[in-house]
Amino acid sequence: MIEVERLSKSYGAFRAVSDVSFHVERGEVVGFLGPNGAGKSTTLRMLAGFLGPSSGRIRIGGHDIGEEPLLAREKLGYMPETSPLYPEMRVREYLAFRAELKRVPRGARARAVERAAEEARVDDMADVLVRHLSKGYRQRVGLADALLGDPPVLILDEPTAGLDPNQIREVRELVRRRGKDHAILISTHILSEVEATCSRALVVARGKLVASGTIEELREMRRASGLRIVVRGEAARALGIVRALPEVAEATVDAGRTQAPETAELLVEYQRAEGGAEVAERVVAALVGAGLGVREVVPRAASLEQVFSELTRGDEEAAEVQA
Ligand SMILES: Nc1ncnc2c1ncn2[C@@H]1O[C@H](COP(=O)(O)OP(=O)(O)OP(=O)(O)O)[C@@H](O)[C@H]1O
Repeated sequence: MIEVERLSKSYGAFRAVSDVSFHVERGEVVGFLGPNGAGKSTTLRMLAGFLGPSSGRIRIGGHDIGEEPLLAREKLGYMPETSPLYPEMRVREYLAFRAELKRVPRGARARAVERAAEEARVDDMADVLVRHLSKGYRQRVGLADALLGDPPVLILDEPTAGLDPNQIREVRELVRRRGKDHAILISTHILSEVEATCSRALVVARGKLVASGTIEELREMRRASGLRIVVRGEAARALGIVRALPEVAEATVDAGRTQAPETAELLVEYQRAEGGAEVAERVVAALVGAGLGVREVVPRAASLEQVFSELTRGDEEAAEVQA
């Protein structure tokens, strides 16, 4: 339902999102997880059609957001980090206005508003002016807005930020319920948020997708380590030599990177996280021993480790807030 291919966005010379690709299918709740400034909001705004990509493709429910923006946007409900609400409108009025903008048929509008307000638990405030709402209620009016007309794709930017523990629980329940027959992408910088609602996560850091998988897979990945190595010589031969080492679990060629002619970049994963430095030495020795040149050797797990330590800090903050 959500298809993203090689998506990039630059603000001037700064690359906020770099070559990001992923899919989200119906029946999945996927966490878009990364520390502050990783490029999450920028990506979600592009998915929602509010920001043009510098390059890459986005399809929502089969429609390209650049070529068929109306059809694509009809398929999705988007909750931005801060919803642009009209302070002088009552909640019901505001949602009815939004339903009209979203082309929910006139006859179905009142029912759609009622349903979304109930699901987002703002129905008890339906006749209150938006400017009188607490932060948590405003946040959930934004959520009700995203649910209007029951689009099959939901894109939610930090949907539980600013909510109290009860509200967080309710929103998580809603996401789990809707996730059964919708495609949902949720951005968050808190690991426990993903654990609570998501079937898998995409981990972003400094604009790049650095890992993806279930939480268990990501934890496993964090423990494993490896290296990135630039080799001068035939890639297939280098791969064969590296894969033959018993300490190596997997080796692949990173074709996405442009290298000087006759060189290849290999991504090597170790069997075990311990003793990484010794394994690196053995990898280099095996390649050099076979007459291949080694241009560059960089340990790999560090970046994911760093991302997780930042995400775990987010967990501690959340625990403090909820305590
Ligand atoms: N309009 C803009 N002009 C220039 N730089 C921007 C703009 N919007 C965002 N950025 C930069 O792009 C990077 C990614 O920002 P983004 O808001 O997408 O991150 P994020 O992962 O959503 O972070 P947060 O969790 O803090 O919202 C940041 O370094 C930010 O400063």
